[in-house]
Amino acid sequence: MTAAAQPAGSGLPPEPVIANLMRVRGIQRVPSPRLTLFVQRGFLPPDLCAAICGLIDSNRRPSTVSDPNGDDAFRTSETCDLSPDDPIVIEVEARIAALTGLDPQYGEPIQGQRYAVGQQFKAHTDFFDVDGVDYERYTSVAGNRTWTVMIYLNEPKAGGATRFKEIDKIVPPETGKLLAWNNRLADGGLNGATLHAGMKVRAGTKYVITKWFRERPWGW
Ligand SMILES: O=C(O)CCC(=O)C(=O)O
Ligand SMILES: [Fe+2]
Repeated sequence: MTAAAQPAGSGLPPEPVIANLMRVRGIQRVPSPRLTLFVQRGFLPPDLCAAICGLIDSNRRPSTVSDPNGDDAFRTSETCDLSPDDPIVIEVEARIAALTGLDPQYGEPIQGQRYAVGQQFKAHTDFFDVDGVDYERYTSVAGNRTWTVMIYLNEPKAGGATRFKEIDKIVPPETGKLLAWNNRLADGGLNGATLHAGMKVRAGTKYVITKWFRERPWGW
């Protein structure tokens, strides 16, 4: 990384975030006219990743979905609400802010996700569906999601890739690799081409962290 990131607020509009990401050495932008998606390998060092896996192991609950669709197998992983006061979490937050310029005030607290063999998160978007039953409940304070930042903490022995079906892109898990994508269209609308799935883990265990940014400062 070279110069400091310019302030990018909520990530809406996205140009400052994109400019910040583009200046990072080694970052890849997935070529697609439909989706702004960046991949940065080795964003977090393995020791930090391992420490976060330990935190996730020690405090997890079944993952939930908004607008449940009746499919009990839709999201079968476990989630950890990482403590924002943990020094490890503070370190990760600072690194994400330095990379993207996104204002931590607009971010939801970082979550950990853990997938055992057979567990998955079927194709979904990270933004809340304006027609969904949960829309008001999840968006009335902070608005809808803008950017997603996700980091793989390990490599399961088999499976567990993230599939962006609309742009025909499959990203395999790799320790410390970061994904960042814009959930919005150029006019601020919601981008359906962000549809993605955490594919089934076939062997081993998969750990990731997710950080979602909102239109307005975070609050429930
Ligand atoms: O685990 C993955 O590969 C995707 C996770 C995801 O999409 C999410 O937590 O929203
Ligand atoms: Fe997602």
